[in-house]
Amino acid sequence: MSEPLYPDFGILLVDDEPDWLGSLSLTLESCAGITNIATCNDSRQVMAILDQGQIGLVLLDLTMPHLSGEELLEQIAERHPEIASIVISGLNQVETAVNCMRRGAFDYFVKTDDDDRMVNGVLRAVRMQELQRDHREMASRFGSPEVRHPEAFSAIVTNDRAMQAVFTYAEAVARSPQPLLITGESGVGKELVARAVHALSGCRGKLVTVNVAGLDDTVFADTLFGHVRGAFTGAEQVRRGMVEEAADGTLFLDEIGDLSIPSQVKLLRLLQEGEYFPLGCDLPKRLKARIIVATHQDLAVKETAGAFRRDLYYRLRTHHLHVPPLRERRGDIPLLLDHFLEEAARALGKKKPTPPKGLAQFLATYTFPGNVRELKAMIYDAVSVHRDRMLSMESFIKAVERSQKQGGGGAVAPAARQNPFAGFDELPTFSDAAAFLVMEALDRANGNQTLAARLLGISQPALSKRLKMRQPG
Ligand SMILES: Nc1ncnc2c1ncn2[C@@H]1O[C@H](COP(=O)(O)OP(=O)(O)OP(=O)(O)O)[C@@H](O)[C@H]1O
Repeated sequence: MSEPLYPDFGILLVDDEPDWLGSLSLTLESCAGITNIATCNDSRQVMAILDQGQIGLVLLDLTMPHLSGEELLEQIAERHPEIASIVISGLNQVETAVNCMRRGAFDYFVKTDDDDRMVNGVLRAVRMQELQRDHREMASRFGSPEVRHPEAFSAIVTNDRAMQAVFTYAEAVARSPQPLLITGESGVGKELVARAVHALSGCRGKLVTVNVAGLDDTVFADTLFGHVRGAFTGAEQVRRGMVEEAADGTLFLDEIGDLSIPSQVKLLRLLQEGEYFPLGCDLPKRLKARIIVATHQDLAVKETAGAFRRDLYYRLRTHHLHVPPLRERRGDIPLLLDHFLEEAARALGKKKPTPPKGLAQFLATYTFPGNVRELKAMIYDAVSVHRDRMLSMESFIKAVERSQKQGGGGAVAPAARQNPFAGFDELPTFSDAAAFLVMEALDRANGNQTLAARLLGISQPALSKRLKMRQPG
């Protein structure tokens, strides 16, 4: 199978000297991994090539027979404003450079400049073009928020609007070579979203996941970049790094908020320069994987506190997806409950049990600090201990109480703090209001007193006492 071309769009080199075209192609390929190159040594053919629509960036010589670089610049700016142009001239004159920039050139280099400067300029222009393409793709989806490839998200059970917006955004940026940052509390499904983005990316390589939490800088470099034989004592074998494992695919770096500062520098260099050195090797290797990172931490806060590099933070959040916590999409609880009951029963070789009435409602009163992962664990626990056809409520109540005792923030979800009596001219008495409230809670809990007590924020004995007090005789 042939190697995929980089970048996605073509780069056209225009110069009347074929030797220069050849050497520039070689420099771009060897120093920047750029392979999607076309050349043209007749300035009269340039516009016809651009009209074919494959080119995103043009590198133009200034002095050519027939049409000069400056004339072409003007024509390109007028007919193909979406294409970026860089002038590479033999003239080292400020005035000419300023003129070219005025005519819409993205950058200006002199042929005697060192290769690094020119290559970095080309990479900057490539990145800008990629971002503009992403931007156009996202803008084209504003009018139609529906998900075009729902099958890519089939592992993510949800009916929530905020999650649908996550899917639409994920689809829009899935094919971008720029990094993607996924944030959200622990257990919300960030890894599942990363998998969906990989599936939609069209990359034929695999998704390689690395949890970077707790990796010291040397282990981080070794894990990502690998090493050559003899790189350090004990390095008896060559190790392919995860960056190479993920070639033509996706490298998913989880818990990025825990990365040490020296490792952040290494990651930034990888993203900026698109190349890396395996330990003990002097020859750089090219990054050929798309990078997705995830964290449950607030990187903006870490950046302000000096624990996360600002330049890396800005680079990573080029595309940013936030997965909302489960307590902000309680409508998903019944769906997830059904999904995990089925999954757990299958995994444990049991018949799918029937959930007790009011279970979904009970779960909706809980804040789930561990999000979907916590709900899943609760359901698996309950299914593993259950014997009858009907699932018991007990194990769920115990799990919630355990979490509350551990101070896991699992308190009953605060109800919307609206005043239910705001529109009343005449207020009910205390005892009438309390009686109505108890009746309503019992009704919502389908007569389950434990659940009704939770809904009311009182203990079950307190509710039972209240009910007894109201019984006549
Ligand atoms: N919407 C969902 N539908 C089905 N399963 C889900 C959903 N969300 C999460 N899960 C399941 O919950 C568990 C946690 O999900 P995942 O590992 O993707 O979360 P995460 O946000 O990456 O967590 P962490 O921050 O701890 O790495 C997994 O078993 C996953 O399959």
